[in-house]
Amino acid sequence: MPLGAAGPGGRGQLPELDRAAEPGLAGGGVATLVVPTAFLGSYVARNFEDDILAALAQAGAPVSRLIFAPQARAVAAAPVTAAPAPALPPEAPEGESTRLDPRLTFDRFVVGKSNELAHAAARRVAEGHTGFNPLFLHGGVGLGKTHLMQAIAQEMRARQPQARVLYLSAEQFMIRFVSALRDRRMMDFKQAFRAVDVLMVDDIQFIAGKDSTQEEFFHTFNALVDQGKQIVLTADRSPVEITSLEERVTSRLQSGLVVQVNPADYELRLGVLQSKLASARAADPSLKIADGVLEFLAARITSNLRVLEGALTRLCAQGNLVGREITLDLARDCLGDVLRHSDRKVSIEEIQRKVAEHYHIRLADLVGPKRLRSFARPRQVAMYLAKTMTSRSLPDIGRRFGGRDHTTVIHGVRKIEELKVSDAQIADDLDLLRRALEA
Ligand SMILES: Nc1ncnc2c1ncn2[C@@H]1O[C@H](COP(=O)(O)OP(=O)(O)OP(=O)(O)O)[C@@H](O)[C@H]1O
Repeated sequence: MPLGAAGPGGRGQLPELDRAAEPGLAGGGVATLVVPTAFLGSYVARNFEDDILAALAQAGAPVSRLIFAPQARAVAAAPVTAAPAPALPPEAPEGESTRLDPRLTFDRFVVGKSNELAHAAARRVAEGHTGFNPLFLHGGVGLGKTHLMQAIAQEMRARQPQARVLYLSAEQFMIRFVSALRDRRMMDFKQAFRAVDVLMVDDIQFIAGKDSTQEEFFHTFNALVDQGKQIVLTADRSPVEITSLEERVTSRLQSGLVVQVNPADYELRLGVLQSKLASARAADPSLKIADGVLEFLAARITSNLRVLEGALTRLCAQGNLVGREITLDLARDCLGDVLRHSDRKVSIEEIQRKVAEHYHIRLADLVGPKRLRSFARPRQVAMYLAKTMTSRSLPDIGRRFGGRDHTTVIHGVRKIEELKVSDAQIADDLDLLRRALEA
């Protein structure tokens, strides 16, 4: 059913509806959808009711209300007079391709050290290079694996419009498989999956411990690879780290190219923000953001590009609402919760230790009273990092630097802000220190 809606991951995916939930028109504008479990029913109702109603309306079925009935109950409760459920045609797997997010393309993917290998491999596969089969991308949450996978799919579809490129999550694979089993349509299922030219399965770790799904995936995988069809997989861990996978499955997953997407460094985070801001500005040219805000976000939100992107979206919405420039203060107010959450990473003590090490001075001199330039400048650098990488207040920072007053901290921070544009050495030092602290 080609419905477009945000799925559980917010990426335009739908749960399987083909056989798992067939609409039966019961008259009076009410349709009963038979679902395998009450849980699935309420999930579909919560997330996709509007889309289903819209699709039914489009198909000429005047339905104003949906009832989600778990299978056993639906059979028992079905009114004798109810019209029989019209059999939906089994969904061709290619139907899933309509669910690609048009924003997740190579054009919009910012390349940095942490993802350049994964990006290069993805490009090669998208260009038709057959040496990496399967291509297995793995890495932490929100680092761009799905983006890369969907970019491959979109590029392949643009290059070879006739190719059947199927993108789905491992969960969707399982739901389809279970539905096919239940409805005794395994032949359809097998045929449909074996007819694709490219199979892309996101979050494959999901099938770990699900023995029958794993078994079926293994057969699908082998059949496709034997026919020379491309497979692309993503997971939050490498194949060997996914426990509860059968040995033969693990080994097949590793038989192509396994590439890690690493946590984004500061430059990449900043690059992603700049790219997202450019898109936001294209939609709203009046958007004004003060210097230093993107740098602040990139320095402070380090774990996950999705969270970083969400923070910028929130800020832009806020800026738009209040109709004024987005300043650092506004960012701090508006993103307090996100910033506090990502704060745990770097402490002032760590900053002091790293800065002392970097400038080869003793920690006692860094925080002590001596005003010698060789101590004062590193001290200001450390204060600047404390200000931009933690959410500590100025008085708090002052206290941790030998009980100094907050005005001394302000002076130090301003000094470094000036120097980082005029003094390349300071800019390099800051860069190195930031990386070391985030590592
Ligand atoms: N290099 C990048 N350039 C531009 N945007 C990126 C990049 N990496 C990630 N993003 C954006 O960050 C968000 C999260 O990325 P994505 O969903 O691909 O992460 P993921 O690694 O698949 O995460 P998960 O493990 O949770 O599925 C998306 O909006 C994506 O567009």
